[in-house]
Amino acid sequence: APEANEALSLLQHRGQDAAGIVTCGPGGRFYQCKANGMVRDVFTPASLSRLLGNMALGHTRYPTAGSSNHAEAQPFYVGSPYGIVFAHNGNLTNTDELRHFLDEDAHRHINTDSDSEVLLNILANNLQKTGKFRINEEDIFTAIRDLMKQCSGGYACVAMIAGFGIIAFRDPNGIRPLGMCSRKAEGENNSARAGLGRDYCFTSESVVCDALGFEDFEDVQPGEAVIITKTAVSRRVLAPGQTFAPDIFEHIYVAREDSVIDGISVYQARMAMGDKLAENIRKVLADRGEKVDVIMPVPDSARVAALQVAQRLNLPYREGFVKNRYIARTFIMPGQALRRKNVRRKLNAMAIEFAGKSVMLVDDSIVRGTTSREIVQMARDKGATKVIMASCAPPIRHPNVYGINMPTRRELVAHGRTDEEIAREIQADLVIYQTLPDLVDSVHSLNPSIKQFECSVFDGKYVTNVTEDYLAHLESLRSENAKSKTAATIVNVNMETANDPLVSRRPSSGALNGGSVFGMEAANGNGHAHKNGNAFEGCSGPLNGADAAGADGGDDISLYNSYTR
Ligand SMILES: O=P(O)(O)OC[C@H]1O[C@H](OP(=O)(O)OP(=O)(O)O)[C@H](O)[C@@H]1O
Ligand SMILES: NC(=O)CC[C@H](N)C(=O)O
Ligand SMILES: [Mg+2]
Repeated sequence: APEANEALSLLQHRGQDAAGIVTCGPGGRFYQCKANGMVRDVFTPASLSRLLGNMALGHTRYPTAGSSNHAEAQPFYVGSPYGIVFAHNGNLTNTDELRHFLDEDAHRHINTDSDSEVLLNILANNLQKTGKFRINEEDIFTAIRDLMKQCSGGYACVAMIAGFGIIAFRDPNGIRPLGMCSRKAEGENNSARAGLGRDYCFTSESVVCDALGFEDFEDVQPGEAVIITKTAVSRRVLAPGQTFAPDIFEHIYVAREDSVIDGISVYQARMAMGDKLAENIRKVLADRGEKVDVIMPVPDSARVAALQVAQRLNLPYREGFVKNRYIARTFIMPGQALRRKNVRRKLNAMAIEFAGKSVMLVDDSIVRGTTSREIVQMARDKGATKVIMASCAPPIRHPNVYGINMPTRRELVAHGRTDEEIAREIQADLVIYQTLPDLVDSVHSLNPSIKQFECSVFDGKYVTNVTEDYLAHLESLRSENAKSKTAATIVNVNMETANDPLVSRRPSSGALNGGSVFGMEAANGNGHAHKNGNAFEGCSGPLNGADAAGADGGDDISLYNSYTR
């Protein structure tokens, strides 16, 4: 659990709304701690000491379906069959259909609006169909192969089966990232054990591998499932021949720049985006006879590219906005009012860098325009004579349906607007965008074996079958969700009063939303000592029903899994 906690803190940027860890301890029993809030708020030394066992799963959530309700915090758990814990990064596009199937045919109760709970129940139902007292790897591969036929959308998932092991799989198009790594196990008398002698970790981003002393990082392939038990690592591509189309937005904004995703360094991708954008800026400025005095990044995510723009254009690079290091990402915060307020709390402009200057602000992307609108105004307030906005991403005109919360078209500042209209909307003198071919080239050139990227937010071409009807339905659902948030909170309070053992009782710390990491380590000695103490608010004890068939009492597999964006 302490390492899972550390891994989640490294993936905090992928989800700020809720965090959770479930461990698997002696007797195949699960221990859970999950709640709304940042990783540092949800877990304490006391709560971590109650999470027993050498196998763990973790998640940081940024909601893309349902609401910020704490009942939707991950990982999720089902008692039957075998006891399964599950975490998911991504978003399904046929949730309604699956929900009906689970209700009418599989007779499974889904208790939240989360698509991840639906996905877990599809997996559980497929495993149930084996009818076996004990399952094996073949059964799991069959269940996941079926799941890949049933489920559409983006999903990178990790699951833990009580007493059995850890499973990881990635959707057939590999839309969301997922990698695995391992290290030599350090457990006592390790060589005498029948285990693998290595610890295993699955994670959304390679930064976890680096920071936690793992090695041999490799991506889980699109449509591939990996199963790790005490004695074996089994891998199989279950949905071959589909288009591999990783989401390009990981490289633009979501991932940390020190991560490598699908063989592409996010840092290098952002540098390449800066180089390409600089060339476009040069042309536009020359055509218009405009002059810029200084290039400024919009912290944090645009820094790498902005520095490159400045170097290419031979212009001074200045950090005119100082970022409050205690305020996290604003884009993934829930609610427009909170996002707007936090841009001002997060970024402060220094007059010395703005007064009397024609300033070019470089951001990685302009989505709702919340950030741009505020900072353009801040720059003007500090005396800038001209404010030009440049974006490393092209105009975002279509919703993201695979796990990034770019919801309804009308919320997107570029939807239905020309560049001139966008500039007017954010009150900039001019907006200069990266072109889509340049963006794709920046990333593609770093791994030419990837022939396609998921770019639907720019061109409206979805790699899975997404219909206009679905998008319209999504928009109505998302606006209904926004309206019903207050009601959901009331339901929540009642659930807490009812003392539901599966739902954390810690009140929301009132902030942000989601992402994920997962991992596992094998055969590395004993679990952490169980410290007695007072019940910890926000962490439920052992989950009910964990001693199901399939649990063999083994405790020498340890896995942690944290998740994000
Ligand atoms: O147009 P908008 O809707 O404002 O969204 C785009 C902005 O949001 C993100 O920043 P964020 O503050 O989330 O994170 P960062 O500190 O990593 O840049 C992104 O980097 C842009 O600055
Ligand atoms: N950020 C994510 O990966 C979200 C996972 C899932 N769709 C949820 O809303 O909880
Ligand atoms: Mg930003």
